Amino acid sequence: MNDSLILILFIALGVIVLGGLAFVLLRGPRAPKGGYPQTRDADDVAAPPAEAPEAPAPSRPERPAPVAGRLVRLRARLSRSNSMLGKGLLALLSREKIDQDVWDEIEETLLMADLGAGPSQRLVESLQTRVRIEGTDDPAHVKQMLREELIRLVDPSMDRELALDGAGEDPGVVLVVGVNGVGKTTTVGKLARVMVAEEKSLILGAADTFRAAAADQLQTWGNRVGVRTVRSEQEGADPASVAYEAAETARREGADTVMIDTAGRLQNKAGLMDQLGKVKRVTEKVAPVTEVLLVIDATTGQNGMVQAKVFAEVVNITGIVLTKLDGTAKGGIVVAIQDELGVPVKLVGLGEGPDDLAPFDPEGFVDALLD
Ligand SMILES: Nc1nc2c(ncn2[C@@H]2O[C@H](COP(=O)(O)OP(=O)(O)OP(=O)(O)O)[C@@H](O)[C@H]2O)c(=O)[nH]1
Repeated sequence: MNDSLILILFIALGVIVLGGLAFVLLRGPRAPKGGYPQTRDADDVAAPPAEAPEAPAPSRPERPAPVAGRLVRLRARLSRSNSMLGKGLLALLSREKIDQDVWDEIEETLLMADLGAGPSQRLVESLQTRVRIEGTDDPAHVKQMLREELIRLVDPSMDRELALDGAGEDPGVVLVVGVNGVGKTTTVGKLARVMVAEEKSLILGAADTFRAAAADQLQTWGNRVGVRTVRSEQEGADPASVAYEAAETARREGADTVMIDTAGRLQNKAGLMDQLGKVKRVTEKVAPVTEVLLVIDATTGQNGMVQAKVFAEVVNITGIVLTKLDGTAKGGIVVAIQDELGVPVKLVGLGEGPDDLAPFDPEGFVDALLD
């Protein structure tokens, strides 16, 4: 090959290399595959990907409604079903002349609202005394007197704080008891939401092992707010061992509270005594029980009272949850139960919605009755 041919080949090669280089430099930077169409600065607004991936939406825990002011929010339900009590009493007390017949009618109205014989009589006596001493027929004043006496009867001095926390390393242990159908599992679910709203960590224990569906129901409540349920896959498993396992899990994981849903389907008192006693004893091997909540259906009236007394003989009840108060005109049951058991109503159920559970507040309750 002669020298001029080699020179031409070198020049051609140089032109190709320089041309390629010029092309790359003039074209500008290329977006990475699958990335943004242009180059991006740190403060650029993120552009959506060209094609949204078809992944299922992540199941995020729900955010329960805040607890503060719940009774106020749910008050309309209470007044709707109980307004006749307040209105009836006010009408009677506003009569021109309040004689013995009127007082008898007042007592009857209170009995009809399930206030109980003792409390009804006490209320009538204190009102009689005040009407005599203050000698007033001004409706606003009469309403004020009735409000004060009802609040006194509901007893604002009772401690209604839920004992949800344990001491030191121990989780708080809450046992929820009551006959089936009163709203126990629903209450555990709603209360779990209250605790989640208050940023507490908790574990649920499905110690109602008679029905697999009961554990499923509890687990569904828990899943909705990201709370774990300890359960047995075996129907009829020992409730005490599930309760133990739940308490142990709560302790191991450093949870604030373990809440145990128990079975209420018991034929006789001896069986109930054995089972609840065992659940409590076995759970206490892990940590002391801090709260025993008895759930009562407000629509069952005297029947609910009988059940309450049986449970109170078996376990040391520390608080009452009165459910379905939205569906009864017998709100007076709050007073009767507290009077009979000497245990405060701590929570009230006012509907089937997940956040329709409110801390019981005597003044708010009485105001709803008198609305
Ligand atoms: N209106 C109303 N319904 C309620 C309330 N609380 C619970 N319920 C309903 O009562 C029914 C029974 O509730 P559950 O929680 O299954 O009762 P349970 O005591 O656990 O019954 P078992 O699981 O059979 O032992 C359900 O339909 C609830 O939605 C309430 O405060 N108001």
